Amino acid sequence: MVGFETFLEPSSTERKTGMAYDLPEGVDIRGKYDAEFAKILSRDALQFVADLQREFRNHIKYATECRKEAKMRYNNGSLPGFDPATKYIREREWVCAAVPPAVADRRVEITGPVERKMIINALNSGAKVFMADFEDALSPSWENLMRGQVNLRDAVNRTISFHDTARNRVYKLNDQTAKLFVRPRGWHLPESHIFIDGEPATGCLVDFGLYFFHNFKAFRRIQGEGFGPFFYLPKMEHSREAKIWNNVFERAERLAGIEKGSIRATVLIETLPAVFQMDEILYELRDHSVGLNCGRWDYIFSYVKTFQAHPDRLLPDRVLVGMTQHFMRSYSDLLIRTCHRRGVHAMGGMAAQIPIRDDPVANEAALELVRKDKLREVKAGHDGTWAAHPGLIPAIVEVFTNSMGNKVNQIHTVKREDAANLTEEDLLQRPRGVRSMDGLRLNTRVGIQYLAAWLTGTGSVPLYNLMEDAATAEISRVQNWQWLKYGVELDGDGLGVKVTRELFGRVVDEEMARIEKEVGQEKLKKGMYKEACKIFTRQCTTPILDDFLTLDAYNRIVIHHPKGSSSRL
Ligand SMILES: CC(=O)SCCNC(=O)CCNC(=O)[C@H](O)C(C)(C)COP(=O)(O)OP(=O)(O)OC[C@H]1O[C@@H](n2cnc3c(N)ncnc32)[C@H](O)[C@@H]1OP(=O)(O)O
Ligand SMILES: O=CC(=O)O
Ligand SMILES: [Mg+2]
Repeated sequence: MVGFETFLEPSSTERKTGMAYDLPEGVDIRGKYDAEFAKILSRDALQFVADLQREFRNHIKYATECRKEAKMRYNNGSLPGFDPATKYIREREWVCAAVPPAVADRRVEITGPVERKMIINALNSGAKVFMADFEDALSPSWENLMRGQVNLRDAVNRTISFHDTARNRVYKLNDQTAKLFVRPRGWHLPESHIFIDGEPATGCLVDFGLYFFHNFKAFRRIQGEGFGPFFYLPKMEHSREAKIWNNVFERAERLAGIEKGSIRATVLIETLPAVFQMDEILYELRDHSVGLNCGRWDYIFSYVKTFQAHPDRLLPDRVLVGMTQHFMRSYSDLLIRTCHRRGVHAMGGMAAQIPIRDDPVANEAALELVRKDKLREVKAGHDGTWAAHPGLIPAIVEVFTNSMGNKVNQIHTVKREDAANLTEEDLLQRPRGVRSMDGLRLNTRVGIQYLAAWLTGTGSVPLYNLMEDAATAEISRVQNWQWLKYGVELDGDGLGVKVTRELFGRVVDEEMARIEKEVGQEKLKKGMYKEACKIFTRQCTTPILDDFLTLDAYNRIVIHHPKGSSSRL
């Protein structure tokens, strides 16, 4: 077990040890050796991660089993809903710990992968917060994850810089920078380059553990005004998962010798079951919470996944499932009411539009859509929101500032008591709209191109002037699967065509031809488009829906280092 002293003093075992990682008992690293990575993967840091893994692995396994049981219930016809057993938590009056001053104002948060140049750009962007992402926006290759940890360490210490040799441009931090939040992976993803007691480590414990171990001290001094580090927690389905995170935080705080409640986290409500657990999630994390966020894209994906055996709840075209659909508006309203009642931030989500550089008219139209989305959020009572791109920040700041005036948030001024009347039916209402051949084609084209990028190390990409990441690609995948499974009629084109395997096969061929035309033969050949097409097609046509697109695809990016060269010294 690591103790407080090992956090403060670099131990003798952290010295450079040649071409192999210095491993504690029971830990094996199968990822490539790199001298920079070795500073992150120090013996004491790995011991800290291994201790977390050993303490929490059974809790994680149990939570995973519970997810499977819930899935079975939904597949047998049940609907998700509020849990009568925890009614007392929803009804009683209680509040979370007070918001740390460093993050009272979160009106605009930029997000992006933990890539070196983007981290600097995001921290300098003028946003109040930067959420550095090991999740939806990152392809979790060994290289990306470990470089990401190196980059974050340098960002927290303010030594980060980047030289773009092609443009001869040097990137450095401004004096004023955004506050850093880090989003580890979801509970479902293993880290198959690190084995602990013969099993792959849990991805999020690796992300959290390494980042916390190396940065908690500098972060609290430089960024957090005595608090921190700060986190975003993704893809939870139940408060028992939030309880595990709370216990992880308490353990980390104890070992670091910092006060309980130092670490703070915002939970993304981005699965359908979790919308019925918002009070319970906040309650479990009440000493460590800084609110909830509407992770709208994964939420839509989760709607399809939860209702995979409910043909009466099929989705219309992906582009029609926006925040103004009744079930999405109800979710955002209830999230605001819940957060403000418990004294924490209610964060909005991500508009998918990004700046369109070469077309001013289209650019203005995209910006206007973003402004409209943000105006709806701030008027509804959200305290802040996400921006996908630095170019959107001035417009978003303006919308929030015009509406909030000189308040830093709306926690105590917009209570949304009206949302207390929202029912399970409101939260589950099927989205309205048509289904079209264009929708099927776009899902296919986007899904394949996204996956091709992901397989080659890029987790967020611009496609057809929109931001695409793992969450948006999931919608494309499961929507195709759902339409195929139930042989839906495409009623949006007036053609009345049914979606069959034959039709889908033709669509895949034609969309691959279109992709080739758009990206060029050379790029298609060099890239992973064919592999992506194979994976995507299999996942759309499989009789039993895969839980996550990235679980299957992950196996293709795991590269084990030749045996012996990174083993124990
Ligand atoms: C569903 C969810 O989970 S949402 C959260 C997860 N998703 C994300 O975080 C997506 C974040 N956004 C992005 O990754 C990018 O904006 C993309 C991929 C959508 C578009 O990227 P690009 O096409 O490279 O954008 P573009 O070429 O316009 O970039 C212009 C500049 O802005 C920078 N930039 C763009 N987006 C970001 C960002 N999110 N953070 C920091 N810098 C950024 C680029 O690095 C580039 O910098 P440079 O001029 O110094 O070279
Ligand atoms: O993580 C955010 C989402 O929308 O999904
Ligand atoms: Mg998400």
